[in-house]
Amino acid sequence: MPHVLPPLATRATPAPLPRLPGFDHTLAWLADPYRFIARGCATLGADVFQIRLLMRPTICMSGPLAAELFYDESRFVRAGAAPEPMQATLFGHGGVQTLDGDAHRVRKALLVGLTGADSVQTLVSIVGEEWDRAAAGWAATPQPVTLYREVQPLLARAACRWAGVPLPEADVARRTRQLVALFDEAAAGPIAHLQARWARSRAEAWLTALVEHARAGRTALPPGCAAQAIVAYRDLDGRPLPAHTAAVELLNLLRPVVAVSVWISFVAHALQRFPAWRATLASPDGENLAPAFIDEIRRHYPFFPAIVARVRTDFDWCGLHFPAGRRVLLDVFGTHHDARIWRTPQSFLPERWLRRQPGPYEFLAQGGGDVAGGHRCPGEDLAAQLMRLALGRLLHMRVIVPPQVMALKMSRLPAVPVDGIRLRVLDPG
Ligand code: HEM
Repeated sequence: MPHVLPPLATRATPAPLPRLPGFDHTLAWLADPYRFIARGCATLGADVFQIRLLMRPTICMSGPLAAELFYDESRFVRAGAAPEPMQATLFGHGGVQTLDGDAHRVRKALLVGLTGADSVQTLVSIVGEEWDRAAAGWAATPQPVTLYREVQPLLARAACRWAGVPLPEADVARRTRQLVALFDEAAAGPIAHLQARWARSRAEAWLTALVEHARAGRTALPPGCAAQAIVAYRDLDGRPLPAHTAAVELLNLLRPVVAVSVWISFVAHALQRFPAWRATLASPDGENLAPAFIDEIRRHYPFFPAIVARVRTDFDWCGLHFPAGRRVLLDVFGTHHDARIWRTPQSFLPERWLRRQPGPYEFLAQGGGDVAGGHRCPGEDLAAQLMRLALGRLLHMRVIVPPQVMALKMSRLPAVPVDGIRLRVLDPG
């Protein structure tokens, strides 16, 4: 049953947004970031309500109707939307996430062009090589390895090779730490957050220098690579990107490839938790069912809790008033567990994807709506294909799974399994 209030036409004057009791909700949100909005919706009986986050009034919204509204760019903008701690770590300044209108569309075309089908194939084959090299090393050690941590350097190496960013072996550990900190430490407490800020400044300095050296002819980039395309790209005003902005966009490609480690840890978790699915996927029909298994992981498991925007100008919707400038959070995890869209939403059921494909505002793992025209992630196919590669490798690996905590820590962002999936690899397959 929808929670939304009656449409505007049935209300003489718009109502104020329902509010959760309390002065500031930041600590409550941090304690349970994935379920906070859905719980608020249940408490208030509404899909839209207001809280105070980091001392600022913030609208929370959940469900497909809210998502469709959220992706209406005549109503919402991204400039100035992200909270400062998020901008200073996950996004950086001047990147595509913070642009609107034509400036966004032109910049987005660059990133969509760099993540097309050929590019996906190239990255998947590089990751395959790096995985096999790393897996031989895992099998050679008698100790269990932590999968979440082990795949990060291999993804960082692969992302840099793919994007044409030179990464000497001696720098792999340091650059991996920096890329991981941007998505793994930004919300992990004050010290980790400071480390994530520092990591961004170091990573941006590294890539800014690369852009400057490439432009000055001191570093030759492989022709046709993503780094070269970003260095040569001209923005809406016909000018090249400032070197720092080019570095932020390069990070927008490198960081999320390494972040696929989160989903790879969930692939391993799901194979462990749902052994019947392991058997099915290893059967001759398994290849055909892999996409449904991957999509269900992207729905069921927690990665991004919410997506952020800001109200462009005052408007009323369903009898509620949205004031200009107000920050808005769209609930990703809650929408994926909304019983109005997903039957038995708490259950892990890959077969649901064989019956029905969700609409563009029902499945928000990498954003909703349209890729080219909106802010939806351009890396959806990349991420899914890398998960598929990892699934294939994990199915063929002979491992012992030592006793460990398999539970997800739902107060952590991202909520990876507590022990990071420890495996004693006997044969890499
Ligand atoms: C690890 C898996 C990934 C997840 C969970 C993920 C998730 C997301 C989400 C939730 C958004 C925001 C959508 C919005 O603001 O409406 C986004 C945007 C974006 N993603 Fe991904 N993504 C992933 C992988 C990738 C990959 C592999 C790439 C490219 C190599 C990528 C590049 C981007 C870029 C450039 C944006 C900004 C798009 C824009 O603002 O127009 N992502 N992603």
